[in-house]
Amino acid sequence: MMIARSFRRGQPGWLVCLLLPLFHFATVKLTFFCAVTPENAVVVWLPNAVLLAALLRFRGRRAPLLCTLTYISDVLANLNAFSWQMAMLLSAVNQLEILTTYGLMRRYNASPRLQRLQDFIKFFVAGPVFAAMLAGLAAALVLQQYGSATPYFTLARLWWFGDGLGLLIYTPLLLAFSGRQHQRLRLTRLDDAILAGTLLLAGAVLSAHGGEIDGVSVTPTLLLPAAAVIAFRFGVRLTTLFVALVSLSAAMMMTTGLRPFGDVPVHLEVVRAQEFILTLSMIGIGFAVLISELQARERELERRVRERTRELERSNRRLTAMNATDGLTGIANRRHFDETLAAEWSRARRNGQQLTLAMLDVDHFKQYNDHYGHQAGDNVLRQVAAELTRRMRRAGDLVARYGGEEFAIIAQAGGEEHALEMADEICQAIAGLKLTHPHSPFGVLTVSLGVAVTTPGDQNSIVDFLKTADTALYRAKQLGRNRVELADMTTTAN
Ligand SMILES: Nc1nc2c(ncn2[C@@H]2O[C@H](COP(=O)(O)OP(=O)(O)OP(=O)(O)O)[C@@H](O)[C@H]2O)c(=O)[nH]1
Repeated sequence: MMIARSFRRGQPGWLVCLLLPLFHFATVKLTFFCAVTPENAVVVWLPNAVLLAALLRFRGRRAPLLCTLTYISDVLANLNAFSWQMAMLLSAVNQLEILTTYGLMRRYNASPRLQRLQDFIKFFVAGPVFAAMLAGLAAALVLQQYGSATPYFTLARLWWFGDGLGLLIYTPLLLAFSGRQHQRLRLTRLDDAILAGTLLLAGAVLSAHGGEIDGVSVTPTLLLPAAAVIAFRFGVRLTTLFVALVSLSAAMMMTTGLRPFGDVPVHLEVVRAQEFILTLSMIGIGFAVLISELQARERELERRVRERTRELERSNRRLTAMNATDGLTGIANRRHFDETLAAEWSRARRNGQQLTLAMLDVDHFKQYNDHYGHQAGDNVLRQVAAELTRRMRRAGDLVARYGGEEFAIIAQAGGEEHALEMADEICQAIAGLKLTHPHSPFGVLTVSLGVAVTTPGDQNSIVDFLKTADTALYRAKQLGRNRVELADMTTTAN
């Protein structure tokens, strides 16, 4: 829990500082146990990756402390193989290698998570290629200084490859397992088959003697295609684990005398093992990183497409709303009214329901405009629209500007009596606004309404419906304005 918390904060807490040298120490022992031949040749040297992964994981925070702790652990762990002085010098060479790798990666802006191919390549060049070679050259000097009889460049190459491969297989593994996993693995039947086949193959390779079973060549090289398939299907985590396990197993086979790379001289066997591990890592990890990068790009692309689609939908909705809205009053426009009336007509016809239509016209509006000006006239139209909207709030009701100073209202079933009542209320409400109109006989601004109620069917049409409501409005005007007239629907039947 505490380790997880300090990992989340990105700062190595005290528990990490305590466990890191212990883990490092254990890795040294593991390496001595399974990756050092009886002739003392190191096939892969894993421990340097522990500090490097910690520096990368915590972005160099508390680096001096982490370096000191692993240095002490390195010296102590090396004591059974070397003298005090040698252990101290060789551990210093290890630190030089790790810090050079870390420094170069920072210098060339390699992301410490190694999730993109270009970061992985930068890491590969900085660590396994350059820093490990530097360490190899320095370590060979120390070893010769203290009496090694092996030629200088043979020592340097062995050290370089051992360290380089250790960094190459173990750093991505530790980083992959200390970070968050992006996607859950869902194993298909094919995946199960691939895993089973790989296990069988690995079992055969591990049990082979001298790279053969009954005269048939079964060398670790057979596992290279498996690494590619695993990288393709299972992602960085599992691939790094696979590569590390296979590498260590191959190294361990050499320490137990199984000679997986054939019956060749020891130094050639180590070289072959190292070349195999190098190829395995580059194919497996390199391929897995490339695929994970491509998948991340695809996810990012899909996210962007989703975002753009949402934006487009939003603008479409806005455009549709703008298309249906009257610019001056903000209520439905004529187009929206026509569409709604057609839809409501069909619905009422299907359901055998009544439909109410009211046409409303502002009285003596020309004189109002002439007296107060066009701007004031616009304001009045807005106020009338707002009052109508406030009153017609039931689902299915629609208030629209029909044109000029004329409005139209569609209301749901309710019968003639109810329609008249509603229209009367509207008429009184507008007069109740008390908008002074010096040229109106009522002294205030008023409206007239023509109301039509019908049950849509074969014998009538929308055009007739509109016409009768309009006729009723005309009659209201004729009869003195500021009033409501009900349409006579019997006149529209033919
Ligand atoms: N301010 C303003 N005036 C408008 C608008 N649309 C139409 N009008 C005016 O509305 C007036 C309509 O005049 P008329 O058709 O003669 O009707 P009226 O004066 O209301 O008389 P009645 O309807 O018979 O009571 C005209 O003066 C138009 O200019 C608008 O969007 N804003």
